[in-house]
Parts: sequence; structure tokens; C-alpha cells
Amino acid sequence: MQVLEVTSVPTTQKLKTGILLVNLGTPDSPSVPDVRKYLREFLMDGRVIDIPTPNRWALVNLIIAPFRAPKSAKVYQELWEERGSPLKFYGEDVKALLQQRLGSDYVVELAMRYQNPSIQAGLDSFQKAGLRKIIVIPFFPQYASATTGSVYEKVMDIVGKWQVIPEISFTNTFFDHPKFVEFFAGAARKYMQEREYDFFLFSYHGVPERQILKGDATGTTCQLNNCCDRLHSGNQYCYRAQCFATTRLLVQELGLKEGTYATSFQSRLGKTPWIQPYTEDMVVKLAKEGKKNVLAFSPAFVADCLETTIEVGEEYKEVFEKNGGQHWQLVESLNNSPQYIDLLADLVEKQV
Ligand SMILES: C=CC1=C(C)c2cc3[nH]c(cc4nc(cc5[nH]c(cc1n2)c(C)c5CCC(=O)O)C(CCC(=O)O)=C4C)c(C)c3C=C
Ligand SMILES: [Fe+2]
Ligand SMILES: [Fe+2]
Repeated sequence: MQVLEVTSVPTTQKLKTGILLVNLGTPDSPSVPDVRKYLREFLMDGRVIDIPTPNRWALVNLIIAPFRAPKSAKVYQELWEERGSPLKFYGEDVKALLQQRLGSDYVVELAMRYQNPSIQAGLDSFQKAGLRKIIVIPFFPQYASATTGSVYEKVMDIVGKWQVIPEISFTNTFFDHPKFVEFFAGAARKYMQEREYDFFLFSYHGVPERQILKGDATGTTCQLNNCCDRLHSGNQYCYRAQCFATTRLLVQELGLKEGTYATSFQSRLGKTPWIQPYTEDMVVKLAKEGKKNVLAFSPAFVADCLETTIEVGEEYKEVFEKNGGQHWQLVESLNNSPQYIDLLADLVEKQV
């Protein structure tokens, strides 16, 4: 009888774990063609604009890409820094810092769901490296089908075609991670020591209402804008409910008083209803009610980007001041902070 000798994996070469950090994406440059290319890829994702493909194709290619691209490009030009788009260069910093923190047993790659560097390139490099395991960390604190769901789908599409599918795990959410809460609370306290704020606004990226309804697999739990005041088994993956839970954790950590804070949703696109209340309405209402000093948070984003720096930090500030408000301050995001690296290292440790 032939005896097959089973040897353990070589001890001289320790097998590594691949960490794929994935953010949403940003244009390669703020030029109109690059912005148009980015918008096309992004908005043709059926999880982002969830309407039948021919309708989405027409909407994106005949309306959004031609008309929105030049306007968006102008805003991206304002946002652009020497190192490029903040969303991407903060991601590059985080990749390098996390690699340093985790050491040589890990290979850390950064990918963007849309544009570059691509998820395909990151996973290709992992495939060639013969890794023991892959850990995918989407950079979205709350779960949304359009973000975390889309990253999962893309990764599974690619890896699903491999002959050998290695062990793979995904981070789902981290809005309730103590380090996430501590970071935003700490960043806010800096501003609260400098002046007194009479209101605290937690503004999250919005999604269409229908995407929230479709996320209710029971078909009986979601009452749209009226059921997100606690998380339970029926709504645990509801984006809106997770955003409200994020606000509650921050309110508790900062000891904010009832009546001095609110949650709202920004960046609506199109005419169909998105989750409410809308940030723009909220800002006008606050200013008209006589609120003078507002501290604004954007805790759906890990890196400052168009949606935080420009939309919350500049556009809503302008709306607030135009309607009688005096002082508007945006709390920065995790960016490349040591606290974010600690948080990510912790997410990795939980999955090895
Ligand atoms: C929580 C994260 C995000 C969700 C949910 C989300 C949904 C979503 N977004 C659009 C349309 C646009 N988003 C755009 C930019 C953008 N959005 C997010 C995050 C979420 N989007 C980020 C991080 C960014 C990138 C900003 C950057 O600095 O590059 C844009 C492009 C900019 C613009 O033209 O306004 C669009 C368009 C939809 C339709 C949607 C639906 C669920
Ligand atoms: Fe968006
Ligand atoms: Fe809900």
C-alpha cells in the first residue's frame, strides 16, 4: 500500500492573510471626462440606482452623465488637493499605516468599488500571493445595499470564478464599535471646548426609501421613517435604523440633552422620495427656530470627501447662515487618524 505523506505547510514560509480595504470610489481626476466615467460606473450599479437596467442606462447615459458631470467636476475641482481626492489619499495613508501596524504576516491592499485602484486588481494580487485567508473591510460604518452590499457582491463575483476559493470573511458594520464612537466624540469635544453649541446635527448620506423597504425581508417590519428608534432582529440591517443607532451612541457618549440634537439625511438624487428628514430642510428649520451655533457630524463616512467637506462643511453652512444662523462647524472624519488604524486592527483581529 502506498502511504501518502501529508506534510504540514512549510514552516519557513508563513502563509499570509490579505486585507482588502474598500471605499466607494472617486474620479481619477476632477476633469469632466473622468468625473463622467466615474459617475457612469457608479450609477450603473443596480444596487445604487435600483431600477430596471434599460431605464437605468437611459437615466445615467442620457441625463445624469451629460448634465451632472460638468457640475460635479466643478465641485471636485474645489475639493481636489495636491495629493488628489481626499477619499483616496486618506485610503492610501490608512493602507500604509495598517500594514505597518499588522506587520509582515499580512498584506494590506486598498481598493475602490468604482474606478481605481479596482477590487479586481486587489484580489488578483491576493490570488497570486497564495494567501491563507482574505478579510474584506468595506469602509462603511452602517450597512447599505448600495455600499457594503455592492462591495460584497463585487468581491463574490470575482472570487466566485476562482478554482480555489480561499477562506474569506467580511466586516459588515462598525457603527457601534467603541473606537468609532470614541473618535467622533473626541473630535467633537475639541470644538465643544472652544465654544458653546446650541445644537448638534448628525447628517448621514441618504438612500431612496424603496431601498430601505426592499431590505425588510419579512415584508412586515419596516414602517419607513417611523420605526428606526431601536435596533432589533427585524431591522438590524436597516441603514436608516443603524444611522439612528449611531446618533444614539454619540449622544450618549457626549451626554447631549434631549431637544439639542437631530438626525437627518443628505445628498438626495432624483425625484423619488429618499429617507427623511432631509438635511437641507433640517438646516433651514434650525436656523429659523433661532439656533445660532451648530456642530455638524457626518458619521456615515470614514474619510472626508465631497459629501462632508463640501456638502456639509460648505453648502449647508451657507444655507444655515443665509437663514439666520451664525456659526456652523463640521466635525472631521476618521481620515488617517491613529484611532482609525486601531479600529481597523481590531476588526482584523476579530476575523483572523
Ligand atoms: C454611506 C455612504 C453612501 C451611500 C449610502 C451612498 C448612496 C448613494 N449615492 C448616490 C449618488 C452619489 N454619491 C456620490 C458620491 C459619494 N457618495 C458616497 C457615499 C455614499 N453614497 C461617497 C463616499 C461619495 C464620494 C465622494 C468623493 O469625494 O468622491 C455622487 C458623486 C458626487 C456628486 O455628483 O454629487 C453621486 C452622484 C446614490 C444615487 C446613492 C443611492 C443609494
Ligand atoms: Fe453617494
Ligand atoms: Fe426603519
